Amino acid sequence: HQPCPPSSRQEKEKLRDIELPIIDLLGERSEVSKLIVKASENFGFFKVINHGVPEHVIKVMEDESYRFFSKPASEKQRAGPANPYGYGCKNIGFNGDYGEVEYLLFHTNPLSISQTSKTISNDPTLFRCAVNGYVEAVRELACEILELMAEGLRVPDTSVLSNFLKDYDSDSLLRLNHYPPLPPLQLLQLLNTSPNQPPSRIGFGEHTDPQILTILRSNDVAGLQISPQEGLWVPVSPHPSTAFCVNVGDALQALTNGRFLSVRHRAMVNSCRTRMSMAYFGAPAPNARIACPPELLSPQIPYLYRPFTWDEYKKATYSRKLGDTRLHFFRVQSDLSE
Ligand SMILES: C=C1C[C@]23C[C@@]1(O)CC[C@H]2[C@@]12CC[C@H](O)[C@@](C)(C(=O)O1)[C@H]2[C@@H]3C(=O)O
Ligand SMILES: O=C(O)CCC(=O)C(=O)O
Ligand SMILES: [Fe+2]
Repeated sequence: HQPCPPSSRQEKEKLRDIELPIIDLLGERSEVSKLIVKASENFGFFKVINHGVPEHVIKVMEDESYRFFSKPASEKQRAGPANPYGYGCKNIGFNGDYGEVEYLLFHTNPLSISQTSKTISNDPTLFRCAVNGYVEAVRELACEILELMAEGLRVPDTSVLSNFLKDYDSDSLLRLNHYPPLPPLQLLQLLNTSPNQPPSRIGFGEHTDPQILTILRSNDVAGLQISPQEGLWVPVSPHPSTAFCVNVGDALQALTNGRFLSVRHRAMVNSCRTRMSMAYFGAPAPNARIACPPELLSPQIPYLYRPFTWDEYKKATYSRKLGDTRLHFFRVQSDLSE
């Protein structure tokens, strides 16, 4: 590794990591559900420990992922381009978004995993099993969290949110991200142009996740930043290493009538070390109707978003740039100047 360049004290102050709530899922159930609701309302992000996802399931997925990204570029290209599934390098989506990242994107349907794995590995069975095992385990975790959320929100049908992910036609995705460090020459150039600032490049540009819930796992290399208010970026520490980072997606913000926040975030490239992350995006089936349960509404709290299908929302997302806000187009009395 190259030594990390020094940064000024002032910069360090500004970049102090945010301590997201760390929620122990083995705690007392009603207490855990309250903490999850509070974190989803205040930050839209939190971490979970004692999550029940077996360490070996995570390790097998991480190892397979690492093995793939270590291959020569020409071999990786054989699994691409991501249209939308498969290998992508630097190009994110189809609308000209670009970042210092390479990735593998999967639909989590077992048949689709099997198809995509064939283009990825000389041993597709191993890769397919790693992805299937990981997806199953994180889906279970996501469903458990969604049930705790529904309990905390006092919605009578506590499976109203998790059922979206349990649907056979659920449109959930898995994304494996790989952010290589800055090449030495670029690092030197950046240090020369702004010596008092830690060199930073965008790996994955700012955005909100369109789905219901994201379950993110990363190695111990920092890079994730969240934006609690416009223009402010706060790094999220990658610790504890056993935790999963969970965030509310746009669909859940709509399902909770704006009570839970889908917060903008981005990933920066570390100047010295490789960041790896694995994001499971729990999504509804294409024809599922996204509408806030009536129990969360009252004459004082009317519908904020008109009901829409996931297919409708996905089309709106994919026709736009990564950083575009899309949920406000679905607001009742939408104020497009917002
Ligand atoms: C530029 C794009 C990539 C993206 C689809 C989009 O048109 C806008 C949203 C992007 C995003 C962000 C979160 C997830 O990583 C993702 C898989 C998703 O569902 O929405 C990506 C999409 C993508 O990479 O295809
Ligand atoms: O790599 C990360 O930490 C974040 C990635 C992310 O936000 C995404 O894939 O949607
Ligand atoms: Fe994201």
